[in-house]
Amino acid sequence: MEGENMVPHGGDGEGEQVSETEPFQQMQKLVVGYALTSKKKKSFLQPKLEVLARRKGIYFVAIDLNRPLSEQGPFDVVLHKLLGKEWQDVIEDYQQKHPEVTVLDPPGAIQRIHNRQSMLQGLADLNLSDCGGSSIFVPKQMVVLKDSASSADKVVEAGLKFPLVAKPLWIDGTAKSHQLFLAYDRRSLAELDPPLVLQEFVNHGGVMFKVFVVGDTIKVVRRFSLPNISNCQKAKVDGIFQFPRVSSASASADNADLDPSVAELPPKPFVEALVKELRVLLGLRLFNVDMIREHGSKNVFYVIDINYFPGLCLKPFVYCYAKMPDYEQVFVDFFHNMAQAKQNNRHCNL
Ligand SMILES: O=P(O)(O)O[C@@H]1[C@@H](OP(=O)(O)O)[C@H](OP(=O)(O)O)[C@H](O)[C@H](OP(=O)(O)O)[C@H]1OP(=O)(O)O
Ligand SMILES: Nc1ncnc2c1ncn2[C@@H]1O[C@H](COP(=O)(O)OP(=O)(O)O)[C@@H](O)[C@H]1O
Ligand SMILES: [Mg+2]
Ligand SMILES: [Mg+2]
Repeated sequence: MEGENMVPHGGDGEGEQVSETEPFQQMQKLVVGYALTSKKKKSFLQPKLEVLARRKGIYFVAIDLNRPLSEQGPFDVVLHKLLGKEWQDVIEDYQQKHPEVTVLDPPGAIQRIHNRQSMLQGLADLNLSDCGGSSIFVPKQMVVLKDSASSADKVVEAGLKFPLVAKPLWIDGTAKSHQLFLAYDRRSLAELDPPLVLQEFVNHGGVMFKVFVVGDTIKVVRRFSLPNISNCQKAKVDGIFQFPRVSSASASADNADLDPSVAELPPKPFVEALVKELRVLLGLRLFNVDMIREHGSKNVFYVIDINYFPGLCLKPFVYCYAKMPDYEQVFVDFFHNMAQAKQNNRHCNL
């Protein structure tokens, strides 16, 4: 019977080798309906993930967007990353009618981080007092809704210091919503295209940290980022400059030879305390946080970005370079724990 599919029900067994000795008892079935863009499906639903999942009785089933959601399934979990009000309404309505299904994550919570202003609200007030002296901030920022020319006065009034990072206010999955600019002076603000957020640039030694969160699991990786801007540059340079995507995944700085004071990861207890608070504040289970350490300090950190269900794998099909190390196993454990919790609940309710 070697190599035969031992999964009790569902699944086509394609390409998998499930051990004969794997106990049936472990095979509590969990059906994960997914609604993802084709890009996201390719990068997330890697063969390795599906095989590992099936061994634990976890099945991924595509949601048909042309059919009513309630007529599909039944699902234990709905995993989604799609944009637009229409989908938000569908999933909200579904969650109301099917409170027994775990929706990853609630659309209202996702919506909050699609706006770069509400994304960072409440972070500065988090209770992180017992974290060995590390503290968390968000860069000073303001929103510009229209006419960036008149916004120059407001920038001065708000006490924001140049250079400023200009970020599109709304994140809508397009490349444009990730197109950032650096504005060195008041005059250059008129060239920007609102709505946007203007945020103080924080020198951080050219290295940033991506904190990945999947349920209870946290993984932190380093990436290259923008270099420091010297006082001399601040005084001499003017105009606006388009940001290169220096911190994209191909810029992993995990194996680079870096100044240890810049490269040192944020302390583990601090990251754990931060994430614990963020899970509650954001109401999300799948997210990542972009964090930088203020240059010259040991323990002053800034959160600059939060992403819902971020990219986990680079260049699918060519090879999967995991942005979040071992994400396949992390997700399988996450879903497996969910399946067990559901089973325990059922037993308790008998
Ligand atoms: O497309 P990828 O793999 O580069 O992942 C994007 C992430 O890029 P990164 O991991 O930094 O290289 C990207 O992260 P950043 O915003 O660049 O920090 C987002 O998570 C993006 O999702 P969205 O457009 O904000 O909804 C992510 O897009 P999706 O994969 O979710 O479509
Ligand atoms: N306030 C800031 N100070 C210094 N660098 C920043 C700041 N904001 C963003 N960056 C740099 O720009 C990159 C992209 O900005 P981010 O806010 O993460 O937008 P995106 O959602 O497009 O990733 C960051 O990874 C970091 O390298
Ligand atoms: Mg980012
Ligand atoms: Mg982002």
